[in-house]
Amino acid sequence: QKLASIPKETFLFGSSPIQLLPRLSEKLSPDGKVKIYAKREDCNSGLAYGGNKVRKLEYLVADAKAQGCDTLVSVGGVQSNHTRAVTAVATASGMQAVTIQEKWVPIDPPLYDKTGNILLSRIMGGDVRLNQEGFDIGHKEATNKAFEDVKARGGKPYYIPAGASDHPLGGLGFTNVVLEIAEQEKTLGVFFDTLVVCSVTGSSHAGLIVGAVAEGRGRKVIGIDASGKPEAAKAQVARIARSTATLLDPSLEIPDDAVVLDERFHEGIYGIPGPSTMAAIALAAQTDAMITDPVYEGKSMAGLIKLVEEGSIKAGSNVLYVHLGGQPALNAYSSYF
Ligand SMILES: Cc1ncc(COP(=O)(O)O)c(CNC2(C(=O)O)CC2)c1O
Repeated sequence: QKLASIPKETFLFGSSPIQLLPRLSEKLSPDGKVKIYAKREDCNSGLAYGGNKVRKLEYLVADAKAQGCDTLVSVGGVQSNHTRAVTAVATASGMQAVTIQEKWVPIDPPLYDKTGNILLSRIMGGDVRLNQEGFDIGHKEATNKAFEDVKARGGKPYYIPAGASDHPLGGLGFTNVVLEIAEQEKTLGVFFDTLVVCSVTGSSHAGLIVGAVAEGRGRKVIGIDASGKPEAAKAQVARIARSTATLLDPSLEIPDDAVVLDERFHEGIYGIPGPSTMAAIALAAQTDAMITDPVYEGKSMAGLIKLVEEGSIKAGSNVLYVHLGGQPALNAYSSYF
């Protein structure tokens, strides 16, 4: 189908693993009525700890190469996984990377701008530029100057928005993930009726929605907001889902009720963990040794836990927790533990 015809790079090991989480399942559903599995996008690539952005960037780097670009320009917070992934895929592709790292999180824990993701970008030789601009999931000004700088030095820049989300190709990676899950289900002999995923700039969530609607098997996708700005995030998810659907199949309609964003777990602000996030990180780590982070996956894990405990995810469900990565930032948040 159309998706297979769109050029993409190969940055992944292959399909990312799906694993049962037996001890977390036991803890949350002692009667065994709900089975919890994880789709390990955090283990999807050898490029600098992989993650959801590497999955998306397979399409954007192919586009950059097709345009003859030699430098990827993007933006994120100081501990952005996205800018680390942009630096990784650029480096692995023999390209340059310029990343704008902004003050998206109003905190200054010890070594916050020296460890974790930003350290990895520096080790890979990225051109890392810090500024004091605040958080927003939209397009940011400072990338324009970086773009012009690259041109001034004779480079050919390719602009990638925050999270590689608000971009024509941003939703393709996670649309493809649903096809990959469907293949893996055949081997596993299970159907995941519910996918739970963290949502911030929205194209991971949006791609899963497009894949689920297109396959028409009633698979439910629940986004857990970690942006702290759920209204803007939900609108961006819907917009990306609809533009991705149109790109793949103009007749594919994304109904409003396919865009589900649970706003209860962002703990009031992007990038700062609260009690439910810290408890969720501990539970996943102390059951199946699955490590989640305080900015993203800790919040979607808190969502998964609550949805099962309150019965929103019903008995008989096979739930797939889509783990998008994020662990490198843990070292910048060590003071929270
Ligand atoms: C580990 C991890 N998990 C979930 C998400 C949310 O994904 P979306 O941006 O596609 O909604 C990110 C994003 N991170 C951003 C970043 O700059 O790292 C784009 C915000 C993530 O890194």
